[in-house]
Amino acid sequence: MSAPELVVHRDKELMAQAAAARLITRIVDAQAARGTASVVLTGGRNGNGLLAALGSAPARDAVDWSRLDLWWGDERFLPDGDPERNVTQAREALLDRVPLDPARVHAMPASDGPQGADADAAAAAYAAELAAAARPEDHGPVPVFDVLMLGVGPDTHVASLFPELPAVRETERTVVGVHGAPKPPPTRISLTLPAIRAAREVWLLAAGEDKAEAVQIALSGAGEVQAPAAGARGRARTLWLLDAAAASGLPRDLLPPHSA
Ligand SMILES: O=C1O[C@H](COP(=O)(O)O)[C@@H](O)[C@H](O)[C@H]1O
Repeated sequence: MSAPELVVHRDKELMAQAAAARLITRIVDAQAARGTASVVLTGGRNGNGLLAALGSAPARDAVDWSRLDLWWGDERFLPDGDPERNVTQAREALLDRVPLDPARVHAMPASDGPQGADADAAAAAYAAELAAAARPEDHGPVPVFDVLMLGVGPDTHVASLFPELPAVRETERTVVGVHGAPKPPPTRISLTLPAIRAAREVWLLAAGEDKAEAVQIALSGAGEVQAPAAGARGRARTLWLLDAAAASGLPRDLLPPHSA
């Protein structure tokens, strides 16, 4: 697993634009090398800000949208089309405006989907979908995602892995139902840390002063059960993309040498 690297931008708008440009490059490179690219999306303010910035980026036309697989790191377990669902917000921010192949858009199940209101069954169905997409060369139950993005909550949660809840301790399953989440809605579906760590690159996005403490805790040696963001690592790269406010609690020795 890779050690965290940090990039600090002036403000959240610039962070979203720079991350969008970075994502375009990764997708284009993966498509050139392997024909397709796979990206795991995150919900939340920073994830949606990045998607909106991607939609306005002139280079977005460099992406072959029809050869892009989209997955989600977590979902709020609500009915299809609910405005609080991460997929609904991602569609609004970008996905409805680009020519994706619908068969490659792997939304997590909704609470009125085939598994009904059973979040554990819905999580198992998503795990099966991931397993079916994994190729022999992935050597595991999920594809080696090119980029997996995660928002970081003020309590250090990533995806729907909240501090001390059972989901963050999961070591076998790749997707779990989450019950009693402290942030609404209480029922969610989430990739687990082992699934997250299958990604080639993991990007953690945090902007704003309300994230400063979480960033500081996660990067200062906390355990992953107490600070789930600390356990999110990519095989080749773990990149923290921050704005100055979110980085403001970090000690100087953790900051990149040339940051303000
Ligand atoms: O509920 C969620 O929150 C986190 C963080 O969101 P933010 O708005 O504080 O950035 C998000 O990453 C996750 O996908 C989402 O379900």
